[in-house]
Amino acid sequence: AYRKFGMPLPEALGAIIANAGAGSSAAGLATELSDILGDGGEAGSTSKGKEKGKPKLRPSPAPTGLPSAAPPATGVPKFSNSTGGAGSVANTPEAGDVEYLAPVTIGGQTVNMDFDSGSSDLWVFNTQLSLNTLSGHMAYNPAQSSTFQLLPGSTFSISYGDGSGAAGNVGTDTVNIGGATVTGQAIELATDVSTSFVTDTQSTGLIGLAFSKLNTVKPVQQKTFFDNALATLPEPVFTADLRHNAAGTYEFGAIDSTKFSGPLAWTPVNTTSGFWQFTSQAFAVGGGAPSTSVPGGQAIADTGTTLMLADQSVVDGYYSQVQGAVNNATVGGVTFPCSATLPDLQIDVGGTMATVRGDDINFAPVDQTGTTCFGGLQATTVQPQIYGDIFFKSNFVAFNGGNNSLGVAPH
Ligand SMILES: C[C@@H](SC(=N)N)c1ccc(Cl)cc1
Ligand SMILES: C[C@@H](SC(=N)N)c1ccc(Cl)cc1
Repeated sequence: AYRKFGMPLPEALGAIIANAGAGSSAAGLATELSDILGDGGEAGSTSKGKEKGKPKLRPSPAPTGLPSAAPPATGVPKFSNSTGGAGSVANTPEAGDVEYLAPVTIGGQTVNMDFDSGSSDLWVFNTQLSLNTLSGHMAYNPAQSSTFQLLPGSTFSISYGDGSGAAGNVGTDTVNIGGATVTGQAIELATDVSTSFVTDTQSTGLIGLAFSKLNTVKPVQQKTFFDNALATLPEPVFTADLRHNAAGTYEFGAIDSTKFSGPLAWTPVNTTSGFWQFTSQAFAVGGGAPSTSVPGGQAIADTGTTLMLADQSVVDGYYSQVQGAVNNATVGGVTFPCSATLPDLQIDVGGTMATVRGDDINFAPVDQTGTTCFGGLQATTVQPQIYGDIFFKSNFVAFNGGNNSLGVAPH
């Protein structure tokens, strides 16, 4: 069975952003969005199409006809270790800041991946998938890597709250992210991927950066890249610097203090859930009096989720200060006039109030005229709350795997 994770931006809204010209029926949108924003739909249909046409694969050499089968099982898998120092890569938002991609080099092949601090599997589009599925994507070709080793009998299967998911087999290879290098990293090779990953052609897969206890590989659970790198990084940290419609940075092993202002506010992380989870019990709107009784009072730092999903009390408190804000059942979330001035949101992160700029809470138009806009802050009934990319656009975040803490500062 699939493990339930959540999801990034509602696919339908992403579609509107991506194809501003293409209208989508409000009803259809509502269905899709409410499915996605709810507790997730059915697992996405896997896409095994007929082999048609030549795929436009980039880093791997042009495939000779049908994708090569998974390489033969070879040798005893080595234990993984990290040999490099710190690493730094630029990240780039997809259209509408739907997700943030950065280059990862696997066995000498560089592909763009979605760095996700809300899950713990590293899986890739690869040459086992059908040419139809691969169309438009980069793909990792294990047969072209001299350092790839199959993990015989190992499989993975993961799904995200929006019903998207992936499943396949597993090997190991050397992974280099901007200089930080791990040998023997588990590389999960998808043989099935859901539709929304197929259509997301800029992404070659996910690199999970939550705690390894959430990794789905069986029979032997595997470690994340960060876990494998920890022991030999100069500092046991990685940092996320995400920006609206502009390049940012993911860094491993160092904290670049030129990327944020003021001191980092550190809060302990509760690792029981496997997420980067912290206490978040209060909020204030536009510098007003704080409300200090958010039910559940927990949140996770999640680069893999597009929006900021908070308790209904936070959402109601915030949008009560926005003229024309309505809970728009048609679209499946709170909308407001695009001309509205949005107040800043102050939100508790382990006892320090962090600010999410009002501008960053105006997420995207839902119509072609740009009249009605969809909020970047939306309600979730699940606990913990999910502070996704909307939060990161206003806050630089350091993830400390040495003492399990989070550092947050405005940027
Ligand atoms: C943990 C994230 S999903 C991820 N970042 N892989 C999540 C869980 C549940 C919901 Cl409802 C929305 C987002
Ligand atoms: C739905 C797919 S792709 C997309 N909707 N842009 C996806 C991406 C990232 C995560 Cl963490 C979960 C699901």
